Amino acid sequence: MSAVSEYIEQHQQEFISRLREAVEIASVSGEIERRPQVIKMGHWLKAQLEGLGGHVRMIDIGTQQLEGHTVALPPVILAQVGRDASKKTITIYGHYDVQPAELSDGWHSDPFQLTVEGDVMRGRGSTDDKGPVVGWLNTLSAYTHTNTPLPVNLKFVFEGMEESGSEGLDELVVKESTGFLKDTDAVCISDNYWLTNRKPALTYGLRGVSYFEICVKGPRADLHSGVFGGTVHEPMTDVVKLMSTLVDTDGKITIPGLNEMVEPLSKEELKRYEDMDFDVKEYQDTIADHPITISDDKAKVLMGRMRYPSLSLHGIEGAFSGSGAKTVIPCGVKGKFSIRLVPNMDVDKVEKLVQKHLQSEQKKLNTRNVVEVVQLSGGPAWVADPNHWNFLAAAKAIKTVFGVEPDRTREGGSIPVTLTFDESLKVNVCLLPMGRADDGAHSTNEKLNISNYIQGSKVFAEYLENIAMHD
Ligand SMILES: C[C@H](N)C(=O)N[C@@H](Cc1c[nH]cn1)C(=O)O
Ligand SMILES: [Zn+2]
Ligand SMILES: [Zn+2]
Repeated sequence: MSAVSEYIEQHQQEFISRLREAVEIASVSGEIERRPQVIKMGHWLKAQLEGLGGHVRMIDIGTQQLEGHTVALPPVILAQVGRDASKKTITIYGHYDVQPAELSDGWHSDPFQLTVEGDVMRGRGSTDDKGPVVGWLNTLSAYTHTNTPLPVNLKFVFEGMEESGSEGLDELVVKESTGFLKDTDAVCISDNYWLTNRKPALTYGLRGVSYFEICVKGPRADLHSGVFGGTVHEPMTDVVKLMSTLVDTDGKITIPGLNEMVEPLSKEELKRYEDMDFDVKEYQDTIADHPITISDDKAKVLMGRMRYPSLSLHGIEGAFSGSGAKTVIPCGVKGKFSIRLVPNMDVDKVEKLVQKHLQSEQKKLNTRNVVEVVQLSGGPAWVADPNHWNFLAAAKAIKTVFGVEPDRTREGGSIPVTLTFDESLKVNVCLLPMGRADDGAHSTNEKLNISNYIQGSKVFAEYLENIAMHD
């Protein structure tokens, strides 16, 4: 074992403490009241990187409108370690913001206090994406403390808005493609998950995502349903009707024109899914106590996640959702849904089709409420070459640390900036996931296995060594 890997192995407790500190900062980018925590998290990362010899800049990327207020966007952290012209330069991307989490959502303990039980660390952001981001810090600290020269120059781009549409980041990456990021030879992103709990993965595709709100405005204030029910058009009824026209219970998107945009499936591609090491029952067991997959066919499940679009209904802002039996007519509601996009699905064309469909459905309602459909964010899908040296270096690293060949996967989730790195830097981007299939990113009781965290930090080091060996 290399000195770096040995150091990582021996400093597990210190690395767990580092992740604990990160999880304690409730950096939820989507909640206005927690924006100071996101900024605090940016400062924490800056201090960590500086402590490990990084040259760090915090880039102010302006403001955004959130809940009717103008709020500062969290800074993007640009950091550099090593400037040796004879070495390759690898840019690492990660995000330091997290999804919302409340104890009342069903967490077994405070989501912002890391708990450790056996091999499992639980806490918001443990796998998405604080674990991998802190993993890079661990790797860096192993090089520093063992006085091992870094085999490559490293550049870090850490953002605080990924869970909220990566606002402001694309512009910065495009601008810095001729500046800070100019000499990047390849990009590595650790922000997704293995396909199973058994085997590491390397990921060469992501779905894009367009996020929409259907805003329905009715009376000035909430009304008593006994006094006003039957006399007014109700915003909740309108929004529920409209949302029900978007997707069938078998997952089929019912917006005309959307499915026609998807690339046809070839026999060769179908065979790739049929041949993948994946078990539907095992997949099912990681997420539910009863069968809930739309199909029991392995290839169909895999394609549903990796190569077809999907439409999910997320929630209704302004609706009554507490316990008890409040008899209210909510005065204004916002129905939220998103569409995961696949190659060939143009974001603007998708938006036009969504608007057209919902306008035609709204007419059928005959409502006198004010209905507006807003696209909050949109980013297209991405697919890379999995045979590039960047992927080969990562595959070899996984083989060294785990002793197995990784699965080659396409991810159902989205990391909007990936395509921007790809197109503006014109280099290969490799997704090197740290966490397992059952980590529960975005869900309650999100976790990361200590073994994944520690082995993952070793994989990062081996990956850098392999990159340096490639000519
Ligand atoms: C895969 C990545 N870790 C992730 O969770 N990405 C988010 C990105 C997002 C959220 N809103 C809009 N984009 C995701 O796929 O939901
Ligand atoms: Zn993420
Ligand atoms: Zn996420």
